[in-house]
Amino acid sequence: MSAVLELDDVAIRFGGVQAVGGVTRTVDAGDFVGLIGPNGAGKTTLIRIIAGLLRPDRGKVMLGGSDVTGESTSARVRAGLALTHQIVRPFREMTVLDNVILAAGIGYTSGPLRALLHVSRRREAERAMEILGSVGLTGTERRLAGELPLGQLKRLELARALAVDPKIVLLDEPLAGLNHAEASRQVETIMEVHRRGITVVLVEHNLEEVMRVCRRLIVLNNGVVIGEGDPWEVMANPAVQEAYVGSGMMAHAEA
Ligand SMILES: Nc1ncnc2c1ncn2[C@@H]1O[C@H](COP(=O)(O)OP(=O)(O)OP(=O)(O)O)[C@@H](O)[C@H]1O
Repeated sequence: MSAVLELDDVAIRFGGVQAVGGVTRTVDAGDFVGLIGPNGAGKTTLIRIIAGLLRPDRGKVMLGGSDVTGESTSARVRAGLALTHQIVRPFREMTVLDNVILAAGIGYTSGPLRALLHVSRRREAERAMEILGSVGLTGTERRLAGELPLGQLKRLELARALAVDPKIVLLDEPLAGLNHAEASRQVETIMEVHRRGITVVLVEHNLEEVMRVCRRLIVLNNGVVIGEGDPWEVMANPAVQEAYVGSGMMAHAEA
């Protein structure tokens, strides 16, 4: 197995808070990893460091074997990384189709305008339609993104992530705000993304779905890894249970 993502002693502090306190982990090609932990554990901070939206105080981030620690977010996207939310938040005043075309262009250049000019409209439109079909959004192409209900908007975020043809996608709470049926549907779409050979790192509080789909869990608490491995074994780990109980989130963990 080749490593898609490697973290070597990654740490960052905000004032008195050690948000991430020295994380060393590898994610292999084809993996489906759940990055979990109670509120404030450091999950989003770590994801933002991986994406280049935050610079760590120390440590190294490697993508596909290359050190990208000093690289911009767009350089990391070109190196095969996609992130829902921070990078691919849909433009609400643009059509669904243009949102995906624009995201594809960002895979080539950093600026949105240059991205739109860069793409060959017809070829990219065809590809965008195919991606929209793969996330169950066929028929919505001409609608404004801002008109979509949340469940579809979240699938559009996923489509935009796929448009950069990533090797690895970081999904930061893709199920937040969705009802049970919408969450199941979104999970099916994420599983389809994984079946296409894309490595998935999922940050999610919905532990029922996390346990159902992830092959491996990494549990953070207070910025450090306190458990890792098979989801059921990890959740049976007393240190993990203690972290969730201490945070008042055991109801989630038992779901
Ligand atoms: N920009 C910031 N400035 C100061 N403190 C921050 C900042 N971002 C995060 N923190 C702190 O760092 C710690 C980790 O936060 P982070 O958002 O990464 O946790 P999380 O695991 O994603 O939590 P949640 O599940 O609630 O989203 C928290 O104590 C948080 O208050």
